[in-house]
Amino acid sequence: MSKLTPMMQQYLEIKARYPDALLLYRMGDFYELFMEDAVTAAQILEIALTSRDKNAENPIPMCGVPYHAADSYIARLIAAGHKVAICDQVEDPKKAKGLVRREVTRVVTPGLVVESRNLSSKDPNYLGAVAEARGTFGLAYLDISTADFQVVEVVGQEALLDELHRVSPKELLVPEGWAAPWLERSCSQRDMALTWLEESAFDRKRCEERLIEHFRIHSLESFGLQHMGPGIQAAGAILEYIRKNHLGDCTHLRKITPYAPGDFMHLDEATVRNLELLSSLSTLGRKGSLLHVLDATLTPMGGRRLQRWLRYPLVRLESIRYRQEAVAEMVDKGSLRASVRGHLGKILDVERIMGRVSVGTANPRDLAALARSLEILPQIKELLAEAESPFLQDMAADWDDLEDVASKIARTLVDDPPLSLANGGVIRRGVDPELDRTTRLALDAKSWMADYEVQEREKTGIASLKVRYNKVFGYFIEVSKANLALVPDHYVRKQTLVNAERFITDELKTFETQVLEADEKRIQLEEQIFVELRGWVAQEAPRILAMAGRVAELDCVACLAEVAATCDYCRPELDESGVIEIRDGRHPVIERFLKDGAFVPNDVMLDQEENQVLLITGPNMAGKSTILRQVALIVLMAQMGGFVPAARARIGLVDRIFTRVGASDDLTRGRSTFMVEMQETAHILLQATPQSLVILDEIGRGTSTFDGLSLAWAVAEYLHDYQDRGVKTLFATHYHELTELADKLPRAKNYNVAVKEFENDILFFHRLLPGGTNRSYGIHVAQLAGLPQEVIVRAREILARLESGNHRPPERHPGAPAGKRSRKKAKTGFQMSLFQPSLEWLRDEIAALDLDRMTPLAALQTLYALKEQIKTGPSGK
Ligand SMILES: Nc1ncnc2c1ncn2[C@@H]1O[C@H](COP(=O)(O)OP(=O)(O)OP(=O)(O)O)[C@@H](O)[C@H]1O
Repeated sequence: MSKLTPMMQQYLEIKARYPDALLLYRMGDFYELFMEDAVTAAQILEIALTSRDKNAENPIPMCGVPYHAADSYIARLIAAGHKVAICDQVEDPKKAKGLVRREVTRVVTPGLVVESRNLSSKDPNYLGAVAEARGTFGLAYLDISTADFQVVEVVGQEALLDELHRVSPKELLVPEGWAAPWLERSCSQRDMALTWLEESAFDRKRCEERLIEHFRIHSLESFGLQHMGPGIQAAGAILEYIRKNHLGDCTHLRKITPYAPGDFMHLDEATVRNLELLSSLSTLGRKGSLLHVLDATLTPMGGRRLQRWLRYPLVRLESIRYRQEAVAEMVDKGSLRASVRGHLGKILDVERIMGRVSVGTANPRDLAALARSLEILPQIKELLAEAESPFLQDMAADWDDLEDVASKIARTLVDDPPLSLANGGVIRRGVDPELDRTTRLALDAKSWMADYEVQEREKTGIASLKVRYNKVFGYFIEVSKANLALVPDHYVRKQTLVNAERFITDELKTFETQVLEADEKRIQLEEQIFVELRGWVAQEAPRILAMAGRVAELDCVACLAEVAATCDYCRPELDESGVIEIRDGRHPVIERFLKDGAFVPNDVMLDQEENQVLLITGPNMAGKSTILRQVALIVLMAQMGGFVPAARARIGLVDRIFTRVGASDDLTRGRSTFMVEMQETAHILLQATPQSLVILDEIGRGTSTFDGLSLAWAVAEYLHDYQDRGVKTLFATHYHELTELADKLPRAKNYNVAVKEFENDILFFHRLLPGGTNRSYGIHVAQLAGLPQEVIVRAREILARLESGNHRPPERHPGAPAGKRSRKKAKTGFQMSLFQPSLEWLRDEIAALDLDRMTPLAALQTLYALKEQIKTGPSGK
């Protein structure tokens, strides 16, 4: 260390305090990175890696980014999963004696981002923290860019993972020393940075004190947190992390909202994924999701709120109706909706601007944008005066025009201020007399120069003499080469050009000093006034953020109304009857991808008396999965408070929606397709209640026919009989044998999705009809999928033989190419079990008969009995 320059010593001392962050060290107009940090950053940012002191034995690697463009570089480092510590000069280099003092002024981590460039406007950017006490987990999460701070407690790992998936924090704080490989695995799969924080940050008592101090409250009761345990620890740890990373007072964080899991519809991770709520399972990504169909919001705040509504549908009748009435009013009053939306479209991201205002990074344009956005508020209030629904009326009653804030900003800043304060020109004239005086001096420089030019031309007789200014040389007099002989002695030569020479005089020098001082003072004064204004606005954060929240909600209501009106949705009737009755329901996403009117609507009736378990059979591609999903989506959209894609709908509220749709491998968790399928099914059977809606699509598909059929059968029975009332279930299956369940279970019904065979082809009607089906049409679908014709022809032959009761496959045509194992297979024949699972019991019965010990009469009686049983099936035994 002693061999290093004082500057490098300073660097290393600071770096030692931030070992896990890349340190950006301010030097002049650049942020420099050194050593390993430089190597890492150069690679990510694709910038040149150079070295300091190139001739030394071990030159120090370094790279740098310009100070004024640092934001975008920081964004890239964060996106690559790093933390960045920003080390600034904290004293004026001109006044510093020796080495300029430097300190880390902020640490940017994936969960603590406030700069808009780093954030996607319609997604929240949460920092989460988890603490545990006797199996109960506290999860707190904060979007510092918008001040959205919430906390929940859940019981068990599964519930925590479900909640984490719903919230999707970008970074998660956990206590050091926690051994939770399951959580680490989950974080790495979800692109969630895991940060270990010292255990003392989670100390219950200190966390409580920290919360009370930060929110300036007397006790945790003010926010309803008093009954929480690990939730308080998690929330306190977040505040500690903010302090540690130098985010200042964060005056905009004025409240934390606790909630209980039962306050919202429970949606587990598999359901959010399978119903494609936020992202499609296919390559379409967000485009194939329900969110994409529903998101017609016009403000970033509204976009984020709509996502929240979608992830957290409501379960209480009165709160859903409260929203729904407002949506209905906006649907009915098209011109009110259009006017409101017209205004909303002009409002910028007030929440995120306030985040930057509070941490002190908001620039003049941010404040100007804030003022312009707030100026719209009175116009919206006027429109809300005619509203009749309680939601909109309450909103109008609580409306705060914030005219004082908007006008103070508008009065202080010029109309279109520059991005940065560096060159002044931000503050309006008339705001500060001192500033006006210094500005005048700077402006007067122009007329002074013109006067001086005239005067010097007269004095010297050089008509072409010019008085000019440039950034490098300051003020100077320029005389062309031809006139040099006329230049007086007191002119001091400064620079020689090809055709002219440049001079300076004492008078010009004095003037220059005055002007430069005035300029510097002007910029200083402007900065001071601006920072004061920003501080004042920061104090108003609770009012401004409350209004940003109202704007977000209004945007969501108007958006759901807009989608309802343009997509022909209906207002669902809501009750607690347990009945789900949908007339002409459609799948909101699939119908968007089809031509107008091409989607075939369907009716679905579920209740707790006769239609509790619907068994839906039908060939591949018929539309079974679509119907299943559309029922779940319609229920979910109704409980968001929105309209639904149907002609009519009555929705008895559900507490949870569970789905097991399709089979997917989860190799990162080391679970096979079938294991995933069974774990998800187990999860449903353990968690579903009589108020839940369960969607099961082909469970048991991932194992052998018999195992699968038996499991599917048993699961359907369990859901039918659960707690005597059963769980409303839609069950799509390929196992035709399951249709027998409808005869045995009083509340189960068979449905099938209709198709018609036509000249060896198949017509899909996508229509749900009562009754079961006994055909798969798998071969037709295989043909549609483009299997070679010879395979199709051969499969038809085999099928025909099997359907005629002959379970030996037909011989292959002479000359047909022999597959590797085909001859052997053909010889051994087909196992009966594979093709006629329902007859296996018969095989077992016959095999078990001891014919040698039977009388002919007993043999005949047994044969009669077996014949009888063939009619009724195995369970009729
Ligand atoms: N009601 C409908 N109206 C129009 N097209 C539909 C309808 N339902 C489904 N489709 C179309 O049929 C395709 C297949 O539907 P879906 O995946 O629901 O069939 P499935 O019966 O579940 O098939 P599989 O058993 O092979 O999974 C859909 O992608 C869609 O394009």
